[in-house]
Amino acid sequence: MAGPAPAVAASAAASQSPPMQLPSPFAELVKGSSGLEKIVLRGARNCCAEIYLYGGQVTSWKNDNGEELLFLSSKAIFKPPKAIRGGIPICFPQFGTHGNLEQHGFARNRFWTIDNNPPPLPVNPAIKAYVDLILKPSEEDLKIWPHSFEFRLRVSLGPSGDLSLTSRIRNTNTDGRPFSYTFAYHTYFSVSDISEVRVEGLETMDYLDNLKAKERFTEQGDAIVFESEVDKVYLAAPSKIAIIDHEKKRTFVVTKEGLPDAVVWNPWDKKAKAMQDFGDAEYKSMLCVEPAAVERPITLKPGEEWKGRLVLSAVPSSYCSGQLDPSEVLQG
Ligand SMILES: O=P(O)(O)OC[C@H]1O[C@@H](O)[C@H](O)[C@@H](O)[C@@H]1O
Repeated sequence: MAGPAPAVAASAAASQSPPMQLPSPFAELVKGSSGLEKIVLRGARNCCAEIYLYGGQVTSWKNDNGEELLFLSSKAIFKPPKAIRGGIPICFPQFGTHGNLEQHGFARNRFWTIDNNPPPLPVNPAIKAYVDLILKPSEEDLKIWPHSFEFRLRVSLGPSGDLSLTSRIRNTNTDGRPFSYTFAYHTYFSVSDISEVRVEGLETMDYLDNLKAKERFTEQGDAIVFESEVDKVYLAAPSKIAIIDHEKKRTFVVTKEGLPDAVVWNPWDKKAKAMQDFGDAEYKSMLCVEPAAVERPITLKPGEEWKGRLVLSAVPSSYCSGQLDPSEVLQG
């Protein structure tokens, strides 16, 4: 385990606002790209993760060997109001174009703050590196989405390097009104070569195809492979999904709770070229698999709280075609 980092970061102390305390000695607040503040979590061995206060967005997750496991575009723009291209943007209170708000909602381009006194969460005592963030709507936000909420996000690194994100969203409306939202952890995985990647766990699932006016289809055949642009919302997807990177001999296991759906997205070459903050060839080295609640919005009455959790682990896979036992990866 890395040595304790200072609880109060110099960058915060230097500013006019009160210094932000970090309760975990394995978390440190530092300046990141374009001077935006980020929290660095240091786990066992060389595992670490980085989270920007801008967007409450994880932008890096590294394993024991210091290898980056998430994709972050070399052209990512760290300048509000642009959302950071890569890592794990949080889509709230709207996923995609499923509503009248801007694409993927506004949580990904707001400044979150450190939450020093979150309501208790059942915790694994072995988890030492974590941070709690909070987002509340500003006056401006209330004009575009007239609901009062508290969105608490805990990001933690487990003893074996697993990355977990727990979101708690509470309706704090005082006028008695419920609200509804859609949500996604828009997770960008780093892969060696998209044409060598398979996704297991989504076979035979129904999906909405964003490339075909959100029409509903049923996935056929074997594991999912990639040969062209993909933008699908798998409905009622299983709680574990495996992303098998043949070339890297690495399998990501995505575990989700409270999030029925899973979006799979790769822009492929034409869309890649059209995105200002994405390299032309970067579609080859990324894949988004996004635990989500899209088809059925979540509704909260005042005082009610929803919880949605994502746990990512990266395990070595000695995969070669046909020899992987999906039950081992998905249930193990
Ligand atoms: O460019 P953005 O707003 O970050 O969105 C990227 C993609 O995000 C995916 O989740 C959507 O399904 C796609 O339709 C969208 O293109």
